[in-house]
Amino acid sequence: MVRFDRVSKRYPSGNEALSGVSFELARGEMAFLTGHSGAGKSTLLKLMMRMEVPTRGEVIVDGSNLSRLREGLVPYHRRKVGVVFQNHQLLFDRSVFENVALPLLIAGTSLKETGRRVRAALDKVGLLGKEKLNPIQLSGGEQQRIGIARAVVNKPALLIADEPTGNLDPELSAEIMNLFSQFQQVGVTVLIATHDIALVERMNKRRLILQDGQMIEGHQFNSGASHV
Ligand SMILES: Nc1ncnc2c1ncn2[C@@H]1O[C@H](COP(=O)(O)OP(=O)(O)OP(=O)(O)O)[C@@H](O)[C@H]1O
Repeated sequence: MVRFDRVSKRYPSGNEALSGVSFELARGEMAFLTGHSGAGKSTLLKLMMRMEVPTRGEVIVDGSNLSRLREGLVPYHRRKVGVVFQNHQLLFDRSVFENVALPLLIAGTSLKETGRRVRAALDKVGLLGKEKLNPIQLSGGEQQRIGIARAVVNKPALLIADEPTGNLDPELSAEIMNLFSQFQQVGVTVLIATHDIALVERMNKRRLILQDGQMIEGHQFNSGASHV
């Protein structure tokens, strides 16, 4: 589903955020991406969304080589990728329903289909019945669930998350990670960048580790916890 082949990313400022990164994620696989602050995690996710392009190497997502993707096809690519952020980027002057419906509105989905899909997405994250509320009336954990519902409302083949539990307590964090596992169980490929090593260890999933822009792939620490 995802293949990075010797990918390097140097920002115009001269920062080499990623150097020669290669890995593959199979369809329906779930993995965690860890590494110290500045190791390149967000950059790697941005390359998958085609928000950045590699300086060298190839990023292939669902059969498309993203470096060669024509600009006009970028929106179609983005629809295949659901994205969840730490600060969930919700619109607080809109209802829960409107927040989740946003990607469908942009895609021009009919009103009837939008209603059906939004309710299905809210049901999956356990928020059915709260669609008329404003996100501000919900807890931090519930707000993150709205962000997840919005990310999956398009039924993306790939779900990526950047620090999705950053502001949550351990119990809520575990619930959110279990929610991601449920999407994996129905065939979605999931990649989650996180600093929460304790949680990653409990989840027993594949782990990709970045260190100074280079990837150490595997489940175990390479040389102790100081790198992560
Ligand atoms: N738009 C940008 N322009 C220039 N340099 C950038 C840009 N984005 C990231 N960088 C640099 O690239 C390196 C990797 O950053 P990145 O945000 O990918 O790391 P990260 O592992 O996600 O860090 P964190 O855990 O703190 O979010 C850092 O040195 C950062 O300063």
